[in-house]
Amino acid sequence: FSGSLSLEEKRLFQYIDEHQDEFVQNLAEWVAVESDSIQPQLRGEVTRMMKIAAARLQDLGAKTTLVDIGVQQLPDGQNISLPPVILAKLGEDPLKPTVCFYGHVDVMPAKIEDGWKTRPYILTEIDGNFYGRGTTDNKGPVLAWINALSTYINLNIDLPVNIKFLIEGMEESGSNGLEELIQKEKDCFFSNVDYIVISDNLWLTTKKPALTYGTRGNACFSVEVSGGEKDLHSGGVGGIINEPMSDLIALLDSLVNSSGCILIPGIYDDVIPLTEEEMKQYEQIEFDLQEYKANIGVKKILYDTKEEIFSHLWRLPSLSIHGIEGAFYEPGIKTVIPSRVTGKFSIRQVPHMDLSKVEHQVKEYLENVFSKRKSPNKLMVSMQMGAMPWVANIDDPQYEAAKKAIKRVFNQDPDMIRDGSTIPIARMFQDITEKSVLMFPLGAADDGEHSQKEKISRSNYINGTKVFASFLLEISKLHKELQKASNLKTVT
Ligand SMILES: Cn1cncc1C[C@H](NC(=O)CCN)C(=O)O
Ligand SMILES: [Zn+2]
Ligand SMILES: [Zn+2]
Repeated sequence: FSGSLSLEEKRLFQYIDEHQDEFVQNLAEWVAVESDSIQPQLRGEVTRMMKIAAARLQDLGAKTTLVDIGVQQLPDGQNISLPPVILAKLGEDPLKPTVCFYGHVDVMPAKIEDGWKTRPYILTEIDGNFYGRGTTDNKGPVLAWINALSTYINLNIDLPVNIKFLIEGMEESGSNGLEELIQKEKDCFFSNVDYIVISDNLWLTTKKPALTYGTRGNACFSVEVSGGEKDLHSGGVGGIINEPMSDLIALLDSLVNSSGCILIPGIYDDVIPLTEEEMKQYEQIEFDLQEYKANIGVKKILYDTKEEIFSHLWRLPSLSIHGIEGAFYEPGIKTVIPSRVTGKFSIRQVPHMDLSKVEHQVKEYLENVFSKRKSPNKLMVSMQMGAMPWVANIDDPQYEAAKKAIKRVFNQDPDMIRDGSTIPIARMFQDITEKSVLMFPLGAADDGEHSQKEKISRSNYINGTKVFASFLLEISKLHKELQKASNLKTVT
């Protein structure tokens, strides 16, 4: 499709093809850092990752600062430092639009015994896929953006826009401290930003590019049941007491039924109905149910039509149970009655659910279910984290620019999709900075973010670098047209 490529684009794309192994090497270096923000003992590695990313931006000539955002109090009361947030800028030409790219370089935990086929922190190429924790979520896309910039710089092609970066190290832990930073920087770092781009989700298929115009939020809960002050012998005492684990299992089982319907009274009250235009969006999306099931590795999906599937993935709440702390989970049987167990679950949020209302509904319901058991054990329900959903205006001009860039590289139009996962900062950006936010996924549906087989394909990583390079040209052209139009308006 090189017919319509400009000379600049041809040079950019050729450079990217020729230097792809350098870009792969960059990814391998970043994946090798175990920047897991969930486990406190690895916090030093996350901070080290921030410094590596900052150094890479400095090499590009960006003015980079590592902003200290304070400490995080852990559930056990201990305080550990939060990894600093990178604010960087490259170019301050008032005649150019300013694009701010957001990404995160922290990752979810990964242990070889979770069932990884390759070492999670050693980038391994198999059949055109790069396996490793963080390859697609979110180190690959962050590097694709940086590599696209380094291509302009190494080719001495003038950057068509001013660039800013906000890169954090706590996205997988709920973006602690980020909202305050954005509030603080609203009228300085963000004041001249025209567009915000986030690339932290996936396509809906493995072949067709997509642009994302919505994400769900998430409300994370812990439900603790505690009995006496010590674990008990299940032979010596079993049979005559209310066991905390039995109480907890009953509580967790009361949350959602086998059809995925959430049983908490009132939880669906504020969900807005499917609109005509939303339904039209869904109809335009190519969707192969068999392929989708294979991509996510499941045999059965609760719904048959794409409208129902998209609705339940994107614009309806879902409740997932994640784990139980305090219960013996190693292999083998430990015949003990755990004295304190904590269940963890989360409820994805959609417009117009209200987080404090959901928190109240959950607490009231679980206390009600628990009281029916007449158990002397102690119940404690708490919401650990709450993030809001985000929905963009798909007529926003930067979606047009992104569609053009995708057309140049992939020779096809993207699917316009929403995402069921949460990017806490998207809604924060929208509410606090009131700038337009574009979600520009690079990874394919089978990339397995958070799973034991996380990967990004070579083609998605390299084509992603090209599409970002092309996007900078497109957004610059579009911005000029918009300015001309608005000048015309003010003149006439
Ligand atoms: C930390 N956290 C708790 N609830 C939600 C999150 C964020 C996490 N976000 C991503 O993975 C974005 C990548 N698509 C998620 O959606 O689980
Ligand atoms: Zn993630
Ligand atoms: Zn992510």
